[in-house]
Amino acid sequence: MSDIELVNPVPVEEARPWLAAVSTALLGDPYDDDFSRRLARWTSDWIAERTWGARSSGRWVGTLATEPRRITVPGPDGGTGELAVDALTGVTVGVTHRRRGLLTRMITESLTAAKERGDAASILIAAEWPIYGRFGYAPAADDATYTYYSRHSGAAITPSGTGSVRQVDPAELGEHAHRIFAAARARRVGQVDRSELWWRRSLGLGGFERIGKTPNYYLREGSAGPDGVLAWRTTQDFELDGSLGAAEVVELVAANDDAYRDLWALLSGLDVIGKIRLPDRPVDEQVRWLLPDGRALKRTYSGDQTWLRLLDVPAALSARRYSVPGQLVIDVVGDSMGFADGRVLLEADGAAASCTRTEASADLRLSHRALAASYLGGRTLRQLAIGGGVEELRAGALVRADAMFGTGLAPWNATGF
Ligand SMILES: CC(=O)SCCNC(=O)CCNC(=O)[C@H](O)C(C)(C)COP(=O)(O)OP(=O)(O)OC[C@H]1O[C@@H](n2cnc3c(N)ncnc32)[C@H](O)[C@@H]1OP(=O)(O)O
Repeated sequence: MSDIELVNPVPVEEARPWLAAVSTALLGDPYDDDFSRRLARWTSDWIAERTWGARSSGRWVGTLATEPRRITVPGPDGGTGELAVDALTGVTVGVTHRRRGLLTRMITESLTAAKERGDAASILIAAEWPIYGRFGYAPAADDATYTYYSRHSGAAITPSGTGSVRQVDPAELGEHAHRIFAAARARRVGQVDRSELWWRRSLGLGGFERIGKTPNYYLREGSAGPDGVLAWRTTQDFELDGSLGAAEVVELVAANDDAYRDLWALLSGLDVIGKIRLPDRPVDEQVRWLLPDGRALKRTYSGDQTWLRLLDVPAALSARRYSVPGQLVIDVVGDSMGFADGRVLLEADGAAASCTRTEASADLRLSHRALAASYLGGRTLRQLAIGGGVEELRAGALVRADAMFGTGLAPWNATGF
């Protein structure tokens, strides 16, 4: 192991072999056609200072990168606000070098850099549950996969009558998708941002090539202009013996309720298709309340998706708003890196919130991971208490905290990173 060199920054000239290491460890193929497309995506916004690697005998055996992203947090009047976060991605250690502390070394450096930069939190999507808890991350937003049985007798959805949906080419969608997503994103807590570059890469525009089978793209237009995006592709053909085909939804983005209804109405009218799979969706998919028979939609999976690590508790807690006014003194404990620990006073009314260091006696003692798990409002402290790290020091504090932190809709992130 003595020949191992930890490298940061990693210059963009090293992107190809660095990404080949990522690809191998995450079950990709660094020699297939898609690899060069992925490489073009990575290099288009490569930040050398935020890229780490471990090299052994000239070969990359460890990789880690972070991106500057924004996530929506609870805002005033049931809306959302924004928090700038450090977003971790591309984490791998080659099978020949695992369990010798290489991830620990890289992530310790990257979290320290994020803290020094002033980021209030770091986020990631965990490949496996047991990896990131020890580094202070906790699952903060879940997602779900559904199957919509569109030919089920109670599956039909009538359009809103306030707009229209038409099929478009990727280039036309590219003119509107960024703005529509930005409006849709503001309707949910937990949504990570997508830049215009993100859309160009996804749609294969501006010199980028699409990865995978090209979906059918649709644009919804209401009285105020384009406000919905739908992308779906077939996953199974139909047969003349009566067997229906199957499809998968790649994007269903709605900036308002009518747009949401109309995109689902289009799905409900697809001929020769019997089942439509919808991965990466919210756990509380609202279409159930539009269906004559809510069981035409089956949730086939739900689980943790976006994990969050607090780096600056006063900054993170004062960046969001709270469902009911209240005051809480929280003793935050258990951070082995010392970034999140400390006693804070949280004061919130409907419009504003402040969180400052205090010496006052605490109402609650929370592990920093319990606070991270409940930060987006997706789960109650009472839910988490069974696993430890939640201690009520003043009667009623737990109920008050859950009422303050909770959100009307479950947090959900639709964007991989
Ligand atoms: C945000 C993302 O990019 S998610 C993608 C994560 N990457 C992958 O899943 C790709 C395949 N796996 C890997 O590349 C590696 O196994 C990694 C990156 C997950 C771990 O790298 P390593 O260098 O082996 O981790 P490291 O040696 O620092 O492990 C630290 C501790 O975490 C534990 N650990 C690490 N990975 C795992 C895991 N997948 N499951 C359970 N425990 C794990 C280790 O056992 C060790 O525990 P210990 O301190 O009690 O001994």
